[in-house]
Formats: sequence, C-alpha cells, structure tokens
Amino acid sequence: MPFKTVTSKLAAQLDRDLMGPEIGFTLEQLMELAGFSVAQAVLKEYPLAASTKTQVLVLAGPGNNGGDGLVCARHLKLFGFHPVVYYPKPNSKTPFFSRLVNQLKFFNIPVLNVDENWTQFLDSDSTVCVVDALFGFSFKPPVREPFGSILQQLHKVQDRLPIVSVDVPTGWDVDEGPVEPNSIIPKVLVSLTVPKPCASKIDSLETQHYVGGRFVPAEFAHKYKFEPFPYENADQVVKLSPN
Ligand SMILES: NC(=O)C1=CN([C@@H]2O[C@H](COP(=O)(O)OP(=O)(O)OC[C@H]3O[C@@H](n4cnc5c(N)ncnc54)[C@H](O)[C@@H]3O)[C@@H](O)[C@H]2O)[C@@H](O)CC1
Ligand SMILES: [K+]
Repeated sequence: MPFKTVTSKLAAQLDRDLMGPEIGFTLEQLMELAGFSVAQAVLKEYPLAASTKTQVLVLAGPGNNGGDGLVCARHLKLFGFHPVVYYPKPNSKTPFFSRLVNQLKFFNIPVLNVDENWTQFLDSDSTVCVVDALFGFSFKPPVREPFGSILQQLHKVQDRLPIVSVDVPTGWDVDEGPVEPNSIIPKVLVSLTVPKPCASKIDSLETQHYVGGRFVPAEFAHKYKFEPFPYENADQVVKLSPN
C-alpha cells in the first residue's frame, strides 16, 4: 500500500498540535494508545497459539519512544506474553515515567537497570522477539553510549531473533533511513500516527510494516497531508506492507 510520510520536524509539530491547548490530548493518553498498538502488532505477528515461546524483551529508551515501550510491555503481559524490560536510562524529567515503571512492577514484569544482564534474554530460546523502543523521531545520529553497544548486540542477533521497532528503527536517521554501517534491520516496523520518511527505505521482503497510534480524525490527517489509514473494526494497527 503506498503511503505518505511526515518528516521528523513535521512529526514533532503534529505531536505538539495534538497536545496543544486547542486539541488537548495529554502525553499519557497518546502513549497509552501508542504502546497498546505496538503490543497488538506483536500479537498479530507472533500469535501465542503458534508457538510455545512467550518471552518478549522490551528495550526502553530515555524519551517518549521508551515510554511507548513501557506501556507496550504492560499490554503484552495482559495478552499472555512474559515481557522483560531493559531500561538503562530511566526518564527522570517527569514523574509519569516512574509511574509507568511502578505499573510494570504491579504486573510482576521485571525491569532491568543498566547494570543488569539483559543480553541473557537475547540468547534465551524462550524469547519471541525484541521490542526496540529505544529512540523514535527525536533521535539524532550518531548514537551515544550505552545505546551504541545495545545496537551492536541487536545487530549480531537480528538474523535469529526478530526485532519489532517502534515508530523508527533505532539508529536510523528519521528522514534518511539506515545511514550508519551495521544499522539494524527490524522484522517489523510499527509507525505511529503516520510513517516517517525512513519507513520508505524498508525492504518489504525483510520488514513487515504496520501503522498504529490510532488517534487522529480524517480532517487532522488531511491538515498534515496524509490520508487516514484503513483500520478495521477496533484494530489499533493496520498492515501497510507486504499486503
Ligand atoms: N504522536 C505520536 O506519534 C506519538 C509519539 N510518541 C512517541 O514519542 C516518540 C518521540 O519521543 P521523543 O521526542 O521523546 O524522542 P525519542 O524518544 O525519539 O528520543 C529522545 C531521547 O533520545 C535522546 N537521544 C537523541 N539522540 C540521541 C543519540 N544520538 N544518542 C543517545 N541518545 C539520544 C535524547 O537525549 C532524548 O532523551 C515517537 O517516536 C513515538 O514513539 C508517543 O509516545 C505519543 C504519541
Ligand atoms: K525505536
């Protein structure tokens, strides 16, 4: 399905617009829907009935992309998966993020800190996939530590362990795509609200492309020059390619 994209700059403006005084969404609301949609994409790609594996490693970054990952982990648990979250640089700017972490503890979801051994979950036979919620549309290469090492580890395992990237494959330039050598190639990309330009660089033979974050009416989409996506029923994601 052909799709329009919005640049990183326009995506940030779209976000501000949604959360501005006129429309009035809160970040919490949008993040809940974003994380919920990513969990739905994981369930669609890796249905629980098709495998005995249930563990999902969620890598959460310091910004809002990471917040989507924290929410996603909670929904994955509700769906029947066993998520484990690696959160090396917790967001301390707003108390909302520590509340999301408390909710994970309430759900008995392990949250590993920077010093803990997260790579064991890359090697575990029980792991279904890795959710890459490290960076989204505000990422500016080159990547700083500890995230560079994390990406190297992901690159090493990506042929045997699928990566599900949230909004933007981490390490890719949001507008240009995979500009760094050894960029990760996700098996699934879940663009949020509307794909960013880097999504047009994915190879549909390698990467299943979904859009999620179902929170704008048609008029708003038209303002940002894209068509609303053909979500079915109560689905929070729609597959764009291959279809
Ligand atoms: N309207 C939408 O589509 C929504 C988007 N949300 C999510 O919010 C994301 C954007 O969130 P943010 O603006 O917080 O940004 P990101 O989460 O993309 O990243 C910002 C963080 O990354 C760090 N960073 C940037 N470049 C780096 C580098 N080279 N090395 C190491 N650290 C680096 C920054 O210091 C900052 O802490 C979207 O991609 C999406 O996942 C949702 O949470 C809410 C709704
Ligand atoms: K990401």
